Amino acid sequence: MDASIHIDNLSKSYGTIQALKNINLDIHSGELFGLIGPDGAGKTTLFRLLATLLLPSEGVAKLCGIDSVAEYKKIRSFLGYMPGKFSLYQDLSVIENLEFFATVFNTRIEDNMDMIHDIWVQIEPFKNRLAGKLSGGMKQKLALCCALIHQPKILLLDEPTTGVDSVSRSEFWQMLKGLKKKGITIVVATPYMDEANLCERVALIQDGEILQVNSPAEIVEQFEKDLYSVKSDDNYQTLLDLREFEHTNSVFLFGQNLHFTDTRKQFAEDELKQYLKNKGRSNIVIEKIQASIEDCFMALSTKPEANE
Ligand SMILES: Nc1ncnc2c1ncn2[C@@H]1O[C@H](COP(=O)(O)OP(=O)(O)OP(=O)(O)O)[C@@H](O)[C@H]1O
Repeated sequence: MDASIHIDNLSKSYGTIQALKNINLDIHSGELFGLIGPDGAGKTTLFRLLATLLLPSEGVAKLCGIDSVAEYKKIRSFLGYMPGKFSLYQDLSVIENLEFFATVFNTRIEDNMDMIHDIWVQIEPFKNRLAGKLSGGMKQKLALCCALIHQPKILLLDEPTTGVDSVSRSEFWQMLKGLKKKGITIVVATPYMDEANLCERVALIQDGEILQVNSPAEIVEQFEKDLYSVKSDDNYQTLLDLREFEHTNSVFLFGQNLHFTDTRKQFAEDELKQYLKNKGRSNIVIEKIQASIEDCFMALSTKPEANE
């Protein structure tokens, strides 16, 4: 079964705002694929184009080899789409929501129980509760069941873990791994860079452009510089100091640390320590660290050519 997505030079503008710029992307059949980027990057726009809810300004998208514009009705029959904003009827119960979505797709819950069973057993105890009264994690599970009730070949999940606690987030990713085993192509849009590691391949997207497509491991391997974590008594002041340091290639605040790269191949830790001491910093700790997806994203998004 071909459940691939092929995107060729796809662009979308809203008036003067170009939300997507010449996107080229191939997502393989059965892949668990991540679309990773910050708010406003264009993730929702891309999903809405793939879900046949928007028309492209230019370019072509094919799902299972079928054109998203010319044959949009066919696509709707085999596509599952879970929008970012809560898509359920708050004043219907859990079971009524599921029945509603089954009816829309001209099917019955009992005919599709094999597809949703593992998720359904977790929300069944609450089946008579109004959807609006569910916790965030439960709403998300119900929304996933509703998106799956017609046995889609391709599933698009727009920020499914935004605003959900960390236990529910990790349960959700476990559920996606289970669905992948059923052969569904799953595309997850997320602003959480750490979730990239849970995908087989990811596209990093910013300002409507794809910066890179690869496996998370290969993206990290391609990080070109030696990366250092820098800490001191005052991290914010250290950030300002490092911005002035003549050999700084990049410096970003990452949680409690700063991530720093030097323009030179030969990094001189003592020289940097002395520079920061001279600036009045104390308790300076400098350590070489492995780059994360977020470091790669920052490096790619601040490359001069990425900003043109
Ligand atoms: N209907 C619209 N009219 C005008 N501009 C829009 C519209 N929808 C989105 N945009 C703009 O298009 C760009 C991409 O937005 P989009 O919602 O696709 O990004 P996103 O990555 O999903 O981010 P978010 O999580 O914030 O929705 C943004 O600049 C946004 O302001």
